[in-house]
Amino acid sequence: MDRTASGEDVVLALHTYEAAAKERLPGPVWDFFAGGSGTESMLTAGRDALDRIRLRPRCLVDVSRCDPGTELLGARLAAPLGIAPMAYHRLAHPEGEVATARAAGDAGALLTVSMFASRTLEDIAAAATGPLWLQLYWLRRRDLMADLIRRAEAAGFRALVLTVDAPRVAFRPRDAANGFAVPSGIRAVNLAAEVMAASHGSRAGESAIARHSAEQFDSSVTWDDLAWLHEVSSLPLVLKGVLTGDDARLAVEHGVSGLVVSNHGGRQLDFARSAPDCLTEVVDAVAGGCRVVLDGGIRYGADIAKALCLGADAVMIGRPALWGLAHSGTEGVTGVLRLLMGEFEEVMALMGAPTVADFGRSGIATP
Ligand SMILES: Cc1cc2nc3c(=O)[nH]c(=O)nc-3n(C[C@H](O)[C@H](O)[C@H](O)COP(=O)(O)O)c2cc1C
Ligand SMILES: CC(C)CC(=O)C(=O)O
Repeated sequence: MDRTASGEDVVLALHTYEAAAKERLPGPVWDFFAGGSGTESMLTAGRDALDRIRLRPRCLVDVSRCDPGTELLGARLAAPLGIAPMAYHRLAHPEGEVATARAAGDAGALLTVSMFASRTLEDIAAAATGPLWLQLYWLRRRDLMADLIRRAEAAGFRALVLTVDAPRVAFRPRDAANGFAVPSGIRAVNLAAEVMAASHGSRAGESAIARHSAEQFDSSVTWDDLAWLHEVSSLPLVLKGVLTGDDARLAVEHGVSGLVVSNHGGRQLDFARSAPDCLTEVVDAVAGGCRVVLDGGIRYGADIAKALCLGADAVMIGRPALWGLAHSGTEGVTGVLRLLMGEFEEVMALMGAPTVADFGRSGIATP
């Protein structure tokens, strides 16, 4: 939090965190965070879809007390807000995911930890006071996935999030142009070094991230393989990156507890339908059979309200958490989360919706 000359706190707008992160981070790291796949058409698609949605407030409702609190897969949250899985938080701040976990706990938000976290699951869990989920890519080395899942269970993680929109990492022009590789001092410490080796070592014109995924991700997995995950762990399973009603129905049939409707922050399929545009179809298809979360372009408290009106149970932010981290570690991430929660609480009052259950389809208009 910045302070004025008189010592008062100044609430920083999200773009202030973004500008500070851009200034502080090395160019190729900024590009890795900010960039998208292909033509980068999906970087703005989700944001544009959210901007098109307009709110329809009700009036003369008692909003003297608004409660943004909610429950998600057994966890109490201060608001329907979480942090999406993102690899290598130490690229943004030396404390990495430990700083993020502290902030999520302080703010009462969910944190989804990437399989490629740069701090150990145990250190992250020790710093966390709120719920943690573990994100997985499906590796060829299933033994390593099983080992990671066992460690997550022992550390108290509450759900597994399998990312299903990335059988391989898509072509990302900025990373290719920069020959982006993860710097050798920053590692996906929860996985064996030999399995992560391809992520390091820059080569002109090639992204090491893409090279690594082509080498290590198992792109042959299908719905039938989810049985293996259910065998290995009894934690609730969430699929991240589902964009159609057909896949949403299949997910429920396969015992999935939650879905993240997501375009992977514009980093995977170019020219896809935007996640907010897919939300209603997915919510209708699951018909209450599992929980639904939206991510991609969430930048204002009003976006949380719009997602709830479309039927989501919660939203997750990606890049804004990294901006907060780059700005000032734990304090910055807490600032980002509290900014969004404060805006959301105000939207609740102005919408005449004092609880999260008061948001429904009649609360929005889409052209
Ligand atoms: C730098 C970066 C790293 C990411 N790493 C992962 C990851 O490891 N696993 C994953 O499922 N998604 C990953 N994502 C995608 C996010 O989970 C999320 O879907 C996206 O960032 C949300 O959009 P937003 O950044 O516009 O809020 C990453 C995104 C960024 C920007
Ligand atoms: C290490 C990468 C696979 C993470 C990432 O950049 C992403 O998922 O977008």
